[in-house]
Amino acid sequence: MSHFQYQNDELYCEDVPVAQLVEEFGTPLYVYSKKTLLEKLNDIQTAFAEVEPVICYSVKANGNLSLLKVMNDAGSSFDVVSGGELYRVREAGGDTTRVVFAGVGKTDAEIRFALESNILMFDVESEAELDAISAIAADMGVIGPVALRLNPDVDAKTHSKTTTGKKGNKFGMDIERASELAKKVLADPHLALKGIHMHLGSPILTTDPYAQAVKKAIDVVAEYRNEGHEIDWINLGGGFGISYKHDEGLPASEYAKVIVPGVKEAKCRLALEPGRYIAGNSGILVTQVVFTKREGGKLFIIQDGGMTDLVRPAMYDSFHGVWPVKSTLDPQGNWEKEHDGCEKADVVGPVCESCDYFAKDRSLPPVERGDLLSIFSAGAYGTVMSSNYNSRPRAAEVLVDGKEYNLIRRRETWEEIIAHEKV
Ligand SMILES: Cc1ncc(COP(=O)(O)O)c(C=O)c1O
Ligand SMILES: N[C@@H](CCCC[NH3+])C(=O)O
Repeated sequence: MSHFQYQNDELYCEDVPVAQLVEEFGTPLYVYSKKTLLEKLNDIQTAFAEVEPVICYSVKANGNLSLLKVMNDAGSSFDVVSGGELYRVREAGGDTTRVVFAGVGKTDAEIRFALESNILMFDVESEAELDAISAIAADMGVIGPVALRLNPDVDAKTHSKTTTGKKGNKFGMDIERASELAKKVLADPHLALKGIHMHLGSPILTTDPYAQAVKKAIDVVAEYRNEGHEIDWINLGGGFGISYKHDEGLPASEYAKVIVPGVKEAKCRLALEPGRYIAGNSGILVTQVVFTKREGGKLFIIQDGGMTDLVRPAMYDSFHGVWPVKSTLDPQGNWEKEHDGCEKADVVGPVCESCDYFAKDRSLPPVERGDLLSIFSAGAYGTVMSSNYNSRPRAAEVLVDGKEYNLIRRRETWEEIIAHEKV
């Protein structure tokens, strides 16, 4: 059950009316449900329980310190892609010894920081990176724990801008090259090969890509073990899809069905890096209608949220449900459906770009200046990808827990936007 529900003609997050949060904190406002975050994490933990997985919540999806603390307290580990994200995990009180670190361009400073933080392993994406980790580990007198990130050449049928596991993507390395590097690791006293890593893309709405990847992983693990490696980790990355339109997202148990048997066959430990699955439907973006206008035969709903707050529609043509916070009509999570009394409109923002929109030709009830809108499924890749373009302050964020709520990031100010600049 969603924890964003209409009751008495208005939207609630758990037990708190969203409009009440806006009265206190203004718009644009990100609102997160703690219950949803915990339930989604628990879904994955339960679905994969048989192989006792290490769930590394992907910080890039939403790295707010309070969310990281919620995840850490619930037993989650973390997947990071920069020194900054590792720093966040540490500042949130997270256990850095359970961190996996991916990314094609780790700098020496980031590698050193990760080794000092005693992370679980690096997901190594090139030979040059392997050499850098070895040299820095040698200098520090430690052993660098590494997993080789493979490009399994599996088509996960994601948006072209979010595919990662197909030949020709910048991520990871071909399986053949990784085999050569595995030999190199074996001969290097400053490195220890812990496992293999793959991340196929995001979001993935079928299980088949995982089934294909696991099959390849089993063979690679067998090959490395034959050569004398004591590897015991298969990390299958993130990518589990969610429902943006209605109920297209699969439950974690479906992914588990194709992954768990392979992990057991390989006699490995499983790491996963879910981001969107946990955070995506745990958050909404609340905005306020500034004006409406009719031009060129179209109705435009202009509201105060923009691509600077949520760039996904501009960047990937992503679909997000949009609905008034106060409404006698409850679409029950079916954001595409056309209802009586609705009219097609474009929901756009104030940013000076034509791609600054949240919905196009969307059937919506009548709204007017001052009304609040909820942009659904905005908890992942929302605030983390926000910017100050057009000198727009970043939105505030609130975390709801039952009847309680806390401001977990205050709204930026104009002064803060220019604070690092000099005349
Ligand atoms: C290496 C890696 N792990 C995990 C993730 C998280 O993906 P998702 O949020 O789709 O679970 C990503 C992003 O796509 C990634 O690049
Ligand atoms: N940021 C993307 C997905 C890419 C995730 C990182 N590899 C999104 O909003 O859907």
